[in-house]
Amino acid sequence: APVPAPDMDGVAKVLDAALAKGAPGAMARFSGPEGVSIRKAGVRNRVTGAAMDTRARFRIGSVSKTFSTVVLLQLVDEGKVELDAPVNRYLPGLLPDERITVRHLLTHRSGLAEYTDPMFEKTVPGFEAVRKRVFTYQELVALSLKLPRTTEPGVAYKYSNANFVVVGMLIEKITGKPVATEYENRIFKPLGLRNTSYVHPGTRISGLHVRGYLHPDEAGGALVDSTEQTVSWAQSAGAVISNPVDLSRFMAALMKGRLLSPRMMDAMTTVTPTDPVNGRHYGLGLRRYDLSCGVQVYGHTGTVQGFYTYAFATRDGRRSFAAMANTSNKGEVNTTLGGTLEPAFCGKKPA
Ligand SMILES: CC1(C)S[C@@H]2[C@H](NC(=O)CCCC[C@H](NC(=O)C[NH3+])C(=O)[O-])C(=O)N2[C@H]1C(=O)[O-]
Repeated sequence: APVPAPDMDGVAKVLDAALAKGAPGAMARFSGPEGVSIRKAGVRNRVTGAAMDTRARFRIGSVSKTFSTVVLLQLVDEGKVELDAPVNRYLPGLLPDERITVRHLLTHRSGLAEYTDPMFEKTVPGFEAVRKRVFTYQELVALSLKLPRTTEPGVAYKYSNANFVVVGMLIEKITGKPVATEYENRIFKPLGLRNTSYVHPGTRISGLHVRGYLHPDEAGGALVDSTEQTVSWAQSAGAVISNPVDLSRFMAALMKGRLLSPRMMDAMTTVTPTDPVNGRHYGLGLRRYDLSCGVQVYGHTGTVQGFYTYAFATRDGRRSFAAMANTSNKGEVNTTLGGTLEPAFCGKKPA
């Protein structure tokens, strides 16, 4: 079927709508057979007024989960870990249920509770309490295990950062190296992602970057500059830094089979519905959105203090797209920003 050209004017309208709902700035970058096109709006820095810039780096939040999944599935490809083996085979005694498997972690079907719910119940105090903290993986798992499990293993999808904290522990146990090294050697370097890094527990975003602004819970409250933080509360579940070029390059390379075997790509893109009304699904550390024009896009979303991110590509990797708004705790901005996927991948709506 003919590939619709992206409707970047439609994308621009959505970015403007995101600003109207409270984002200081937003940007989007599409890469496809017709080449690259970008749109940007507002500012990357509210103090200097510096304009949004698609070369600028930012925190990608849970898009990090797809990076962690790629590393772990490479280890599966190398025969070093089995998807359907109990996690406790590799991390003896870690989890209180021997039935929880590696695959359950990657599909958010382990039942491990979401420790960030209580952690960030009060948005700004919760953030300020952890923004400089350095957690061990074990401390984060312990926070989850203090809460009731959310499902019997494998029975239901219940999103939890804890799953990808344990994925980070698996990567470090199996390789004997920090996740930072594995990201660098297995993804960042081979793909030439010069604007992507994992600097935990460092708090800064080096080079040209976007500043992120967190909305307080109190309506009309002043935005909080949340740019500097360790993101130690998430680590392998959310602490990667990147920019639109690199996100597009990563998602396109992944979909083109440059990082995993066909067998692992099949496993990763085998999805179950999470929100059927909106055509949303989850595979292994990967979302699939079914768009109104019939196009299915694969990728991930991210929410970290001060930043909303969407990073998706078509299954053949020929079209890829990244969008970001530099605010958070503002659901209507996130929902609005998600509206860029339709014009980007379905093109102009018929008049
Ligand atoms: C499933 C999500 C949405 S939440 C999960 C992860 N982000 C977090 O767990 C951070 C949650 C608190 C963020 C904070 N919110 C509050 O403090 C609210 N009291 C804000 O908006 O900055 C990520 O990223 N994922 C998103 C994803 O996968 O798209």
